[in-house]
Amino acid sequence: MEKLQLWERFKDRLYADAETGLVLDTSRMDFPAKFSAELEPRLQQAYAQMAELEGGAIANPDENRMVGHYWLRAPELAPTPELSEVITGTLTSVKAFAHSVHNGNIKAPDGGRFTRLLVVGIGGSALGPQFVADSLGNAGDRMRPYFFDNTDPDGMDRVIAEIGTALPQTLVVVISKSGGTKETRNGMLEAQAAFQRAGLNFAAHAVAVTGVDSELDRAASQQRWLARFPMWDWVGGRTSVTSAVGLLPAALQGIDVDRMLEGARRCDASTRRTATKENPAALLALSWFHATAGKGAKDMVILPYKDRLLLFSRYLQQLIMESLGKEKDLDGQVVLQGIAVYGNKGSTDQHAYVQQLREGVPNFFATFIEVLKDRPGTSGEVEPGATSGDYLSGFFQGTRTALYESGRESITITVPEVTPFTVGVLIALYERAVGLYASLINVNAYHQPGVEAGKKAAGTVLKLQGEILELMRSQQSRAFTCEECALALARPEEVETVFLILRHLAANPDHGVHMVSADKPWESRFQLRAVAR
Ligand SMILES: O=P(O)(O)OC[C@H]1O[C@H](O)[C@H](O)[C@@H](O)[C@@H]1O
Repeated sequence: MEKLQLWERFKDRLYADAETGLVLDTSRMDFPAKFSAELEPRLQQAYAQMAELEGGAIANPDENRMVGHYWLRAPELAPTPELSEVITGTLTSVKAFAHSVHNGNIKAPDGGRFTRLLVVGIGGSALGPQFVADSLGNAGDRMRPYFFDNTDPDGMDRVIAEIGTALPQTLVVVISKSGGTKETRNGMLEAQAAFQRAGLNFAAHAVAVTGVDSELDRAASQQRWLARFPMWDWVGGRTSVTSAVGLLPAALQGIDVDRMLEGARRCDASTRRTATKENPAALLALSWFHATAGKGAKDMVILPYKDRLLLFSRYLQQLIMESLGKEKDLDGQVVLQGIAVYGNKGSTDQHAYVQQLREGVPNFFATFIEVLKDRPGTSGEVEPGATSGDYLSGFFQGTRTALYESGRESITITVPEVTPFTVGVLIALYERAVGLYASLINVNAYHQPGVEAGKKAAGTVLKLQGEILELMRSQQSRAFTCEECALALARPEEVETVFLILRHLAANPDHGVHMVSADKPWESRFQLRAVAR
């Protein structure tokens, strides 16, 4: 398409909203007018389903749950007064708690102020808080945030070492909606052990965000943690960033959570519109449907030209892939749906994988995120007439054009700057786009049945490990190959798992398993020795 024709299309399609500051350009998506018209009845149906969801319908049928993340920033829309109250009450207590921590009414047991924040969580209980912390954090924040978002011992050691001598001033926020996620449980126990080693009383540093009466909730209550904040079954983990899950860490860090909620609330209002051209989330869903043929045929590459938005693609990976990546649709048909999401940031990625995007396999569409404001205040010139920020903008425009010239489509989202308000807008925009798109492809966006399989399999591995260790303890003098071990356990078919377990056990001093290597790794012998702890 000629440049001036593209300009006409740009003007014709541009979505610009003064209230949210959001601008959405779909001119580099080559769908014909006919495509939008064809999809319109399905979009109207999606709006109707969304209205039902917001009205409190059981929009997550197989878990028999309501889906209420939109109420978190508009409590008056919750279907019952009790729910409205619980939302406002929790927000008030989150802010009051953060305020008391900041002004020293809630202090560290040594009498000092809490200046560090260690968040323990995973998935939806980490990605949102991490994105918010990184996008809005600054050197002068009230508290400096750290994260345990895995069960990797070395990863946790590194964080504890970074906190270093500030551990006595560290507040630990353990977040788990279910309260039973093993990685988070382990992170909590590792944090507890680190506090104990430092002679500190963990409970006096610990706060929980979790479902009422969950395993975590009970532990926190029995051990008299500093505070507990609720999570509800009608908020999904990946849409929980505007609940206490995201708000508590953000408020503690000193981020203006009211503005974040306000951004989300305003964006929600704009994405409730049933005139598709005026609904930015619908325009995104429509673009995704076009780009991926409604079947995930292409990947979504997220390219924010702003360091602060680096973690947005990771956050969106869960939001989009866990919501849309489904084997079956709502009618039980096998559909193998989803859209793969990846990305990092521009212009950095131009020096990495953009080569392939420009010339290689055309299996993606890009989403550029442009931030108009470069930095607070003015910039020096890096050459006559140009600043670093001018370059960033030039690189964004250059890549957008270069991709389009080689037949690669893109969407561009523009926000004026990265603030709590615009972060709220972006979060709400994608939450709604995912919901609408899920309606278009007829999948339940609010469950994640596939995740359980990996968790169950991990449980089986840990159980088998217990059996192996027990066997080795009962035959201390014997050195086993993995095949002998599997046979002795009467589990010959599990030999590969036995091998992988033994190899891991022998690489670590914890269980006293020693390995005598053979040429072929699977012929190595394993034996128990006394553990020196
Ligand atoms: O918040 P939690 O209950 O600990 O759950 C953390 C994560 O666990 C699971 O793997 C789910 O698939 C995610 O959606 C969830 O965010």
